[in-house]
Amino acid sequence: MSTRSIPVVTSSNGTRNRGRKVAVIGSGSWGTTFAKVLSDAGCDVTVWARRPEVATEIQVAKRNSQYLPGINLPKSLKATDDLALALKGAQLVFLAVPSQTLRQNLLDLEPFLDRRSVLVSLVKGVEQTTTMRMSEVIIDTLDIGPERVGVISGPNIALEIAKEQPTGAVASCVDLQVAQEIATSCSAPYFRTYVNTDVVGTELGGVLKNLIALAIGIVDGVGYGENTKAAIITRGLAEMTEFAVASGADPVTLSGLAGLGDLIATCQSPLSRNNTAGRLIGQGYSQEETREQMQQTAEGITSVPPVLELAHERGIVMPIVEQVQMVLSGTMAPKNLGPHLATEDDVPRPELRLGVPQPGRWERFVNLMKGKSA
Ligand SMILES: NC(=O)C1=CN([C@@H]2O[C@H](COP(=O)(O)OP(=O)(O)OC[C@H]3O[C@@H](n4cnc5c(N)ncnc54)[C@H](O)[C@@H]3O)[C@@H](O)[C@H]2O)C=CC1
Ligand SMILES: O=C(CO)COP(=O)(O)O
Repeated sequence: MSTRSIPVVTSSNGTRNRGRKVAVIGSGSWGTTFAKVLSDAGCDVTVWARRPEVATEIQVAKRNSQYLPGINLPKSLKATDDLALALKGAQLVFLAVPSQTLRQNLLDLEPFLDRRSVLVSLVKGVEQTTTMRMSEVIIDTLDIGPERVGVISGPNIALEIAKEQPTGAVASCVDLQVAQEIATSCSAPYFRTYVNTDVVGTELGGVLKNLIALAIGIVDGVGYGENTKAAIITRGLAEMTEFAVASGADPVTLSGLAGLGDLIATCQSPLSRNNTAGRLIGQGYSQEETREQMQQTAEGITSVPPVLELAHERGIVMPIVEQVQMVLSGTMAPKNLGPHLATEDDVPRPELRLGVPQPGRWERFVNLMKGKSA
């Protein structure tokens, strides 16, 4: 028998984070889970819940039975429905609300914010009315510099993390030192956080993988198998990368945890809400029926139109996302979604042409789609 002992995973952050006051705004599945991660990393955490009964359940029973059934939350975790109380002394403020309400939530919390605090988006969506990413919404609403705004993203299915399954994530800020502070605050024994300064790429990875996960759900609902899904994931990553690079991202970020990593997790997991929403639509449920069944945030559905708007502006063709949009709007039958429609060329084209300008491609794609309507 081996005499080598199994290494015990420890974290020095428990001491490094001692006395670090942080707030989490939003107490759905991700806000509550992330509050647990921060607590387990040694921070002094208060989570803000919109509904008083949720705040009371977390504060008193150390449970959030609606979003994390069966999960015991740390004894030290505090919760309140009072924004002023949640934000008092908070050096880091983590935002975990739906993308379409973030702007109003920021306006509500602004009067209570310490002017030196850093705001960190955990949100994976785009504002529909402005096409802004969440870090842009924060800067725009609070009129603060980008060095006070961070993003955390990666393959982070909430329930798995709440069960303390080993997980990796990326903390991003234009200021590397701030990114490191953010990463330290949430590095728990089961949660490893890397850093980068590519906010655009980190943020867009989380937004765009939701759209590809919708496509995966749709073809899964139709009954297609692994070949179709693998083609969509692979071509989806190419679409994500092309869009992100045209938006100013580093392509390397898209092959990391915030890109490929999150794409794999979201496309594979039955726990993913985007994947689940797609599956219901693929099975023939309407968007309305899908929303009723879900009861949770599936950001991809609201991100499709603004992402396509930006893609058109930037001259990027995203055939899979276009097909998702057509299925959602009822102009394409779910069974027609697939990689066979993701090329519009008469002559077969090379598989990978990242960064090579492709004049006329958008027009060819539109013409192709006109002939393929449901
Ligand atoms: N659940 C997950 O595994 C992960 C989610 N995210 C992202 O986190 C964000 C939040 O999602 P979840 O917590 O999963 O959603 P959720 O559906 O579990 O919870 C949403 C929360 O927002 C609250 N809410 C609804 N309207 C509101 C408003 N007007 N003002 C303030 N709060 C409001 C709800 O009461 C609920 O507490 C999304 O952008 C999602 O993409 C990111 C990583 C993982
Ligand atoms: O972002 C997530 C995992 O990283 C959660 O995905 P869903 O929002 O599809 O559940």
